[in-house]
Amino acid sequence: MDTTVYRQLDPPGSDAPTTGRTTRPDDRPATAVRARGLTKTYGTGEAEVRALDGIDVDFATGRLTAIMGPSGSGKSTLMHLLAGLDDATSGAAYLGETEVTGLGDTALTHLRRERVGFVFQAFNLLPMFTAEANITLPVEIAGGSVDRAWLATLVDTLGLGARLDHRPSELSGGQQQRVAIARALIAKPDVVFADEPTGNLDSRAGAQVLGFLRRSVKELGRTIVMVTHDPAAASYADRVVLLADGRIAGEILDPTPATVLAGLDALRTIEDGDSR
Ligand SMILES: Nc1ncnc2c1ncn2[C@@H]1O[C@H](COP(=O)(O)OP(=O)(O)OP(=O)(O)O)[C@@H](O)[C@H]1O
Repeated sequence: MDTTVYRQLDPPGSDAPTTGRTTRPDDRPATAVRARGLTKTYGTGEAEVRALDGIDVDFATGRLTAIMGPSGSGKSTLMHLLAGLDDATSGAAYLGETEVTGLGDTALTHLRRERVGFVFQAFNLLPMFTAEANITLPVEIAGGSVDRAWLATLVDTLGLGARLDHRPSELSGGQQQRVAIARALIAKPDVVFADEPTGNLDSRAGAQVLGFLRRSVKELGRTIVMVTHDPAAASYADRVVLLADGRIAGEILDPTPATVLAGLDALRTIEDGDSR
């Protein structure tokens, strides 16, 4: 049974497919990340909380996808399970063809280091290092060599050129978050998970950061999955996945702030109906 409560599909004339581009300039799989029957419960018996309840979802390569839903709907839990930061109770999460939920600790550490990038609400930069060192350090710690041409592309795309020698305390919040995005992208991970990336920024700096995230996808072909509460932020995405009560409740393609608000309103109506 299709339990989707809200679906706003392609506007007329849109060529946006739900999964991946029809032609990609490389051999990456069309679906970067997927979940099948992904379930997470906390506690047992009376105290059991079903944070995720049989999630089936695909995230396309080369796309910016936003995950939205009411507080407690399972957004962070979903992201943590997809990134291998937490164990599933049942079901599976895949990064490309790798089943993340089937990996041991060592393999998970490698996967997170080599194939996944993270951007958090708090920028998590190292205060004693310059912006450039913050970007390149993860590659150097992992024993790799920095691709200088890719670094230059990222610095250019993220508008960081004049700031590379500055320490985090000498950068604005928006600039710090752009450094954090460059750090997340430097190893060309299969996917970047961004958890409320504009949560600590004012609306102008937030809009800039979202614009750069979008450019990273459109111009550099990267894949980003972003959790956000903000309909304006979600409207930068190619697609919004709606969660409610640990389930996929719908999706919005080519979202605008208005269509995102309408989708969230539809979820609220369903929730109000449930609690009556
Ligand atoms: N460690 C935990 N122990 C017990 N319950 C938890 C734990 N982590 C999350 N939960 C519960 O799981 C459900 C989903 O939580 P989650 O943090 O994924 O929601 P969310 O949509 O990200 O919420 P928010 O928007 O408020 O950050 C909630 O009911 C939450 O209380």
